[in-house]
Amino acid sequence: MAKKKTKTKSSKTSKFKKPNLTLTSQQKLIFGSLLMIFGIILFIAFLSFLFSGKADQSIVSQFPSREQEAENWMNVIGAWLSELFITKGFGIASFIFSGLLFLSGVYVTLDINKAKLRKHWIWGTLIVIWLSIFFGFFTHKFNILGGTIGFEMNSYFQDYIGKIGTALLLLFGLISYLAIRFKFTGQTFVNLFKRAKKDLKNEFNTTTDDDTSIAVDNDLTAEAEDIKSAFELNVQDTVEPTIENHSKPEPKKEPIKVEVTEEVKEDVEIEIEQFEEEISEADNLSNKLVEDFGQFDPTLELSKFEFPPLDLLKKYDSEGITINQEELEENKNRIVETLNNYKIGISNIKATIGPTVTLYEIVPEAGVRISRIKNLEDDIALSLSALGIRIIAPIPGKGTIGIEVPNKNSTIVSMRSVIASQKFQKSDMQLPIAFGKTISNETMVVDLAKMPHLLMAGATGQGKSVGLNAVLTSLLYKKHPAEVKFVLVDPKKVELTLFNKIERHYLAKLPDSEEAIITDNTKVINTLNSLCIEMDNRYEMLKNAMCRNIKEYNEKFKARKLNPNEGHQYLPYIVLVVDEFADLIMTAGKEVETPIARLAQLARAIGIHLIIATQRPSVNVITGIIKANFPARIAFRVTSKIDSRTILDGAGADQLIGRGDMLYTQGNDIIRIQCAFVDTPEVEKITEFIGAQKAYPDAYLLPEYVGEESGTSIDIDIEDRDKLFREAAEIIVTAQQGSASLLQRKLKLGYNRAGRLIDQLEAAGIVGGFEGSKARQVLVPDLAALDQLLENESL
Ligand SMILES: Nc1ncnc2c1ncn2[C@@H]1O[C@H](COP(=O)(O)OP(=O)(O)OP(=O)(O)O)[C@@H](O)[C@H]1O
Repeated sequence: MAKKKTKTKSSKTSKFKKPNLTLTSQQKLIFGSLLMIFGIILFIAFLSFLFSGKADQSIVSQFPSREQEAENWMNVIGAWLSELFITKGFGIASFIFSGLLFLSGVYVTLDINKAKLRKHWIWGTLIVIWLSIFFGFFTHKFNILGGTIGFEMNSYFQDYIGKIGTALLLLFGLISYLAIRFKFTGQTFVNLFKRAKKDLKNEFNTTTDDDTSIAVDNDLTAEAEDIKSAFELNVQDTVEPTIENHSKPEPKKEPIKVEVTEEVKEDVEIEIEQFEEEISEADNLSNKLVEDFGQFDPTLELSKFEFPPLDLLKKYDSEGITINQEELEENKNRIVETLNNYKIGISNIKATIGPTVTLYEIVPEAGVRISRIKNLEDDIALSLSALGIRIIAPIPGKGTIGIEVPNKNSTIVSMRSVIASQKFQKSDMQLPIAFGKTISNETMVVDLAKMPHLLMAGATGQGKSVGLNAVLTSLLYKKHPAEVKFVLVDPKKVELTLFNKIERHYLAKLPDSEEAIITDNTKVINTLNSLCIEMDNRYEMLKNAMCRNIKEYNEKFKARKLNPNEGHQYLPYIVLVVDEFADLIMTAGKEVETPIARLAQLARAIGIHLIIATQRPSVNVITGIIKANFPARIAFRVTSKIDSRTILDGAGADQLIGRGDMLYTQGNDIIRIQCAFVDTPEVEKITEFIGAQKAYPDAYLLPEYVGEESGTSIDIDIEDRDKLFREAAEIIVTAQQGSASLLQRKLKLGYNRAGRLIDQLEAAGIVGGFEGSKARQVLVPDLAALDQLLENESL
């Protein structure tokens, strides 16, 4: 299998790489220590400003220069900064800023939760403002206390609400701060008061001796009563069982206890501790790798790759739909007339003009049977004297009957217009394909990955090759060479040759083949089987990575959670395009059908998608097994209703007008689309543009496949046999099942070795020839016969 080097080196900035704003650990250390040092500088400068501020007055009035020298410990810059922050700014509260800067440095260096830091800055700034306003009261005496800002704000408040008002406002600010920041409540103040009282009482207790205490108990004077109640309060607070002996009888104590618990309930706030999710060791490692090197970028090797520009595609004059009012009116009248001739009344008619056909939607009068209109298809076509009338009765999802009438002057839907459409440009599909435009002039963009395989059929000259080119062009405009690879099979040898130029960018091939585009039928069989091996390998990789599909797998790989040393690699999508499928089936039959069916059944999850085009959509070409696995189908014009049924399971394709007029279905509705037109010179320009850019050293290499002929033709020497040959032979004979996977399981071998063993067993006449996906026939009935055979061999 082609192994692409997985680079972990820090990336050069590339066109396809998203900007990564997270700092690496080294950058964090540098930036964090810068902040800490700046915080320290500010602190020293501020501190020294308290002593040397006056002496430096002359210096700070202008911007510092080199000749001047200040008394500030941080010299002129220190004096200047202190003047800025303290005198002109917030006064001595500015010290808080130096602390905040230092703290920020610590947070950045140690990579502590940034949300907490943000909180510190918000509260710190509010405290600075509060303090500077507070000190503003005294600024006229010591102007470094509140700074200019503090003084100005203070006097602003005083102008409106006076000194007392300002003081009360500050008090309010303080209370709000305590309430919000430290969750203070009225009850907290009460408790504080009580605690103070308790301390007082404790002091009192320690100073009084035991005798006095008894005296208090026995002789309750008014004063002592007070003290006792205070004592009881103390009991409530602490609920100490030892004191209960001295307190009042039970019934009286009960309500007090209840009060206590309620008080506790109100006062104590529940604090929810949040635990960070535990990170496993593997996650930790991958997070660190991502932190240090960023996510894995599959496009890195061709980081300078440029997508083809839109200008390479041609603009057509006949683009843009022009409504011919006369034609519309004429057609409408004819439809109404024809239906009237058959006594079918119409209550409403509406026209939607598309690029090649116009859809007339009819609402018949109540009581008209739909089948009657459907039966009149030919009559309506005759009266409109037009080819390609299609009647949809009823239009799914609408209560109307549709009659599609071809426009006299059809317009070309250029590839340029569909590629440039927002729908295509903004699509985040895995394999977006812009087919063309629907009848309501909407650009049709579908995801090949969701289809998951596509069957294309149509008579010769109706637009199949153009359709295939449109599919490939769409992918070339949207996917980087690292993300998708094409396997192109072109028995006609002329249709897809243009794509040879992008072999080392986008194509995949067998290791021993020279040309990437496959034109030879025997090579097709090898390639298809090789794709089956690639599929099995990919499933194995997905299984090891515990992923369900290629998308999850690639995301995991990008997040560096999969180790390339364990055989993991970024998996590009593989799109297999087979033109002239009928020709292949005619010459290779089952040998082609079997791997195609296998791929079609299983390959969707691991990113191998098939596009099969055929001229002859007869049932021996599009067999039941193929049809069942190709839910997405495109029909260009075909010659008979039967062909249409074979492709779409319904009529309609025989009514199309050709030149890219097509029907598309993905299982339920059939949509009529005008296929986008992309001419050969346009494809040539695109492939030339891509081909001229830096490429991979080779095409994407598919796994090696040893074909049937090569397997039988090898006359393997007895000496060259695998050490496990006898053991393998016994397993095969005992199980009476000639499969490589059985050997893989039983002998715990890799695929290649098991395959070689099977070849040797075949050469020794123990198993029969290759039979596609079926296990080989075992030619030796039992172990005794095997012994005899091997003995005879060694004679
Ligand atoms: N979408 C389209 N818009 C306009 N014209 C088209 C479109 N598709 C095909 N045509 C016209 O039809 C001609 C034949 O198309 P194309 O070569 O794709 O047919 P084909 O089905 O591949 O035929 P064959 O099976 O013989 O290769 C083109 O040369 C072009 O003039």
